[in-house]
Amino acid sequence: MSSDAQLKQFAVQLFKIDAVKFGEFKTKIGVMTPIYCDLRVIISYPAVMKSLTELLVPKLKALKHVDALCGVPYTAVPIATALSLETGLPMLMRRKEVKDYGTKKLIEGSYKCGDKCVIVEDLVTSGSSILETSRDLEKEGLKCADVLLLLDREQGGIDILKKRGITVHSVLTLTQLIQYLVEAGCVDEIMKDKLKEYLAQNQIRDEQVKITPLINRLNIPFEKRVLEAKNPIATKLFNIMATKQTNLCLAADLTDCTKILNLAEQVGPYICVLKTHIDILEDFHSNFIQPLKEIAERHNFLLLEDRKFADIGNTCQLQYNKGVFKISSWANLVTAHSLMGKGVLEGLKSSVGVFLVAQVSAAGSLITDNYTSSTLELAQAFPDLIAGVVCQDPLFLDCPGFIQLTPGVKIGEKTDSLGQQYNSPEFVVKNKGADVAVVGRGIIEANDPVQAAKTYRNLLWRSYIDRINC
Ligand SMILES: O=c1ccn([C@@H]2O[C@H](COP(=O)(O)O)[C@@H](O)[C@H]2O)c(=O)[nH]1
Repeated sequence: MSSDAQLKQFAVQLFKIDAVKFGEFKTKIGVMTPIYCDLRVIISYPAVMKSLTELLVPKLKALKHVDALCGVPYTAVPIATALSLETGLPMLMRRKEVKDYGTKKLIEGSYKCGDKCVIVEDLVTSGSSILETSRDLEKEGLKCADVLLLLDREQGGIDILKKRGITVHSVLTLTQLIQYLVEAGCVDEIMKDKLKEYLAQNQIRDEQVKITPLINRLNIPFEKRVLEAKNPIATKLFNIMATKQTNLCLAADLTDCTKILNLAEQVGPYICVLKTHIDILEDFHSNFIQPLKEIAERHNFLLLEDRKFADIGNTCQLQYNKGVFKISSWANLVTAHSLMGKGVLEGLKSSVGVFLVAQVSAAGSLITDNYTSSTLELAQAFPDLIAGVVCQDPLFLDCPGFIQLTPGVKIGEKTDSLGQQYNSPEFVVKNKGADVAVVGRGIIEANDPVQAAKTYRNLLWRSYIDRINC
C-alpha cells in the first residue's frame, strides 16, 4: 500500500516539474479545464520516474500471474520500461501507427497466444487509448483484463473500461492529487472547488468514446489503397491520382459544350476527374461526347456525371441508360443519393463507379447523422459498385478501398449567395478527410483558369502528402 506521505511527496513532485498545471486550458474536445496534466515531462526527471515506479510496483506485484507489460504509447512506454526493469517482467510495445498494415507487426516483443498482459497507462480520461491498446493486444491473442494506472481524471473512463471487462488499478485520483497539493500549500481551496464543479459537469458518456480504427485510410498512400478497392473504376482512379499526382476534380459547371471541351483540354494535365452536370448544357448534342471522351483519354482523367440519382431503381436505370444524355455510354462515374435505398444501386450497371452521397456542402441540409451512417452501411453492402462516398467529414476511415469525394472547396471564400459552404483545399484534405476535392467556380470563374487549376492541384496534392506523412 502506498503511504499517504509517499503519495503527497509524489503529488508535489508532479507540481514542481509542471506535470500538473492550473489555469484555463482547452481540452482535445474543446472544453475548458482548470487543471491540465502533461505527464510526458516525467521522463526528464529521473527522481520523479523513480517515485512513480515505487508507487506502481506494489500494485503490479499484487496482480496474479502476469506474463508481460505493455505501456500505452507514447507517454506510458518509458513507465512500462521502468516497471519491467524493476520487476523483471517482460515488456511488449504497441505500434500506434501501422501504415503498412498488411505487413508490419502491431505488437513488438516476444509473446505467445493466451499470455496475460497488464496495460500500463499514465492518465485516463475517457479510456479510449487503453481500449485501442487492448484491442491490438487481443488481436494478437493476448489477454488484457488489468490496467495499471498512475492518475485517474475521474471523468468516467474507469467505468467505461469496467463495462468492457477491464479493471483499472490506479495510484491516484485527480481529487486526491488536488487534496495533497492543497495540504502542501501548492494550490488553494478555490481550485479544489473549481475542480469539483468541473468534474461534476464533464463526465464522459459511453457513446462519446471514440476509438481510432486500426486501419486509417487517411494515413495510407493511394498506391497502397488501390489494393483494397473492389470497384474497378476506383482502382483506376487511385492509379490515376498516384501516377499524375493530382487529387483535383474539376466541376465543369459551364453551360456551353465548346467551353467545356476547351477547358478540359487546358486543365486536363492537372485533374484526375472532370465532373459534369450534363443537363445544364444549353447546346447539348451527342457530338459533344466523343471529343470529351478523347480528351479524357489523352489526359488520363475520368468523367463523373453528378446526376445524383434519387428515384426508384427502374427510373434511375432509365435515366442512366436512356434519354438524350445516355449517361451509361460515357460516364466512368456517377453520383447517387441513398434516400431510396438499394434499388437505385441495383439499377446502375457494375462497370460504373458510384459515389454515394452521405453528406452535402449546402447550409441547412436536412441530412442527419443517422442518414449518413445508414448511407455508409449501404455503400459497404455494394463494394463492387461503390467507388466512394461524397461527404464533408472524415468518414469510413477503416475502408481504405473507398474514396472520399468532397465538394465545397474554394480559396478565400466561405459561402456563395445560395447556401454553398466552402473550405480551403488544405483544410478539406488534412482536417476533413477528402481524398479527391471538387473545385468548380474557384477554377472556372478565375481570371486564369489554367493557373487556378495548377494552384488547386498543388495545394491539394501537397496537403495529401503531408497527411500521409504526419
Ligand atoms: O454536397 C455537394 C454535392 C455536390 N456539389 C457539386 O459540386 C460542385 C461545386 O461547385 P463550386 O462552384 O465549387 O461551388 C457543383 O457542381 C455542385 O453541384 C456540391 O457543391 N456540394
